[in-house]
Amino acid sequence: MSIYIIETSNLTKKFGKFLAVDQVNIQVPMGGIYGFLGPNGAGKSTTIRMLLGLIKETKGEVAVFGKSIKKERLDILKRVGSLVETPSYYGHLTAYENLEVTRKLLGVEKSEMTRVLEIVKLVDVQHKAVKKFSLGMKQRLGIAQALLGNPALLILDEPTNGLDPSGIIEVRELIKSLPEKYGITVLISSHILSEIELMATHVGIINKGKLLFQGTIEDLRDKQKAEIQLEAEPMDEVETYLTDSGIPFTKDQRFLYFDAGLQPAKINRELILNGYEVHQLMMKKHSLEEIFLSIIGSKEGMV
Ligand SMILES: Nc1ncnc2c1ncn2[C@@H]1O[C@H](COP(=O)(O)OP(=O)(O)OP(=O)(O)O)[C@@H](O)[C@H]1O
Repeated sequence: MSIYIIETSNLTKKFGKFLAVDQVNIQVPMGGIYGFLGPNGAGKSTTIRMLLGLIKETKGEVAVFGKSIKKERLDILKRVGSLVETPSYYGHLTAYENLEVTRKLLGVEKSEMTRVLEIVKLVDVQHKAVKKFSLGMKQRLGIAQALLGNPALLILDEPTNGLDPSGIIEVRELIKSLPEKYGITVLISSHILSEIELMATHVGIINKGKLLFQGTIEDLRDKQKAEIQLEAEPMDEVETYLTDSGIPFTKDQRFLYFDAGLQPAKINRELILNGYEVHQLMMKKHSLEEIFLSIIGSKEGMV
């Protein structure tokens, strides 16, 4: 059996000729928070819908708890809670009454009501009409609904979308508590890197339907390694010099970048001795934001 709670292989979805999800291999380990990150339109919701068997894949496989979603969907879904769009409530009913509607539909024990209200910290306001709730409280109530029946896996599609900063903190703190306190594995999608960074143990980065990075949050941070940023003239000759000296580099319009471990002082001296003008030589540590943008190959669309 797989060690992953969710594992996809070459998961692909086409809408007509448009490839929305392209051979995605996701691996969500047990007991963590997997942040599924990507800009708008990257393919997150489409992937999540396939994970839940809500839409059919064009190609590939989804296994949840080691079982095929095609063959054992109902068995799987008994152990999965999800929030894939902003939940709609009866505003004039209380939180308790709204939750009770879902509980009855699911055929879950009554004792679940108190349990889930405690987890999402809505016990004190359970008898208040939902129309008086903040968006953050409504979202927590949505998570309470998803937790009915004690699922082992919770799948949340952009649960902090549209929330104000305090709502975001409420929902984030709640999600962070779930694996450790209740043994729940969480997959959460977002287009906000800082959100994911603050709660995820693992990250999958998707853009234009392709999974471009997958690993632990530390793996992602490790990519923040320092580089030397060099500005020297004439740039094309300096490039040739670095190539001839066997020094790997990258470049943008103004700077050349090379690994900080490659004796920058020595390279600086040699450039000067060879008659090049060195205007700048400095250590540059890429921010996680820059790493992320370089992974998705874009400078747009992210906050
Ligand atoms: N039913 C559909 N028919 C046609 N195209 C679709 C359909 N659903 C999604 N798409 C397209 O597939 C691409 C991926 O959409 P998806 O909703 O999965 O992205 P996302 O990463 O969840 O983005 P967002 O954060 O904006 O929801 C988009 O270009 C979208 O327009």
